[in-house]
Amino acid sequence: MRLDRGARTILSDIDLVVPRGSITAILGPSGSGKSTLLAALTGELAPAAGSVEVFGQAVPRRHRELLELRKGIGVLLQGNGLLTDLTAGENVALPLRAHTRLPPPVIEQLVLMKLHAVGLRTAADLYPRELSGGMARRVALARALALDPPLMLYDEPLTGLDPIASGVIMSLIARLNATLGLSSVIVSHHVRETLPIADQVLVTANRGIVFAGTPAELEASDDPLLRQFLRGEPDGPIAFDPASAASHEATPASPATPGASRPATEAR
Ligand SMILES: Nc1ncnc2c1ncn2[C@@H]1O[C@H](COP(=O)(O)OP(=O)(O)OP(=O)(O)O)[C@@H](O)[C@H]1O
Repeated sequence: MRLDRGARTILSDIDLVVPRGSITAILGPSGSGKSTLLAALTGELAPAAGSVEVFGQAVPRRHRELLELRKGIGVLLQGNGLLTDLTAGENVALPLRAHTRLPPPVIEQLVLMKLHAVGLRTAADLYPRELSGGMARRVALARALALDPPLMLYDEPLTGLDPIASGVIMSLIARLNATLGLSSVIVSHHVRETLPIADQVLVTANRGIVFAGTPAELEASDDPLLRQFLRGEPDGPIAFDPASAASHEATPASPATPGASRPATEAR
């Protein structure tokens, strides 16, 4: 699969599978195309070549079908995207009000259940300004879970959080994945926090997927590019300015190892 933004190729020759029930971490330096890859999974960006399948079905191009597919995908974006003039509970209720015809008392119960799932049952009546950064992220997570999506996409879920709040979010992501039987994709440059909960890791750099494997395989790799990334060193095979990487040849992707027969998503 190839993903372009305008005339620029962001990722080429990529081939990946997200096994059902697993947590896939997409790591890589800034500007290497991690968010672009997520945009391909939600159908926001059509591949310039190749195809993307979600739940075994090609991502549709028609607006109505795309909206239907997206109900099955929970997305936690970089910003929390909470509406500031609504309470936490009202924010979580938004997708339920927009996409279901459930009666208000049922919606109220569901909202409390979702807030309970992220450990914030008592915060329903608080406004976003009354929440800490970590709490606000958990409310956004509860909202992303509102429609019980089988696939969760997290774009930089730790941005702006302190180490304790980061630990809470990461263990919550892992726990929700296991208890609700979800498949999760986490885009992050927080390597140390993300690796412990990931089943599979993909590393994007130099316009391609330069690693696909388990966290242990990544840690054990002696590839200079991966070592540079893991240690956060400025000099090495990863171009500091991603724009200058455009002149480099893309590194061929290694295929991901599918851990389950029915993948949640596939991009070829
Ligand atoms: N909507 C867009 N239109 C044009 N170019 C874009 C768009 N979104 C991203 N890009 C470009 O695509 C490249 C990859 O960006 P992307 O956001 O996917 O990287 P990333 O790995 O997620 O980076 P970061 O970690 O900084 O979020 C960047 O050079 C960016 O400028």
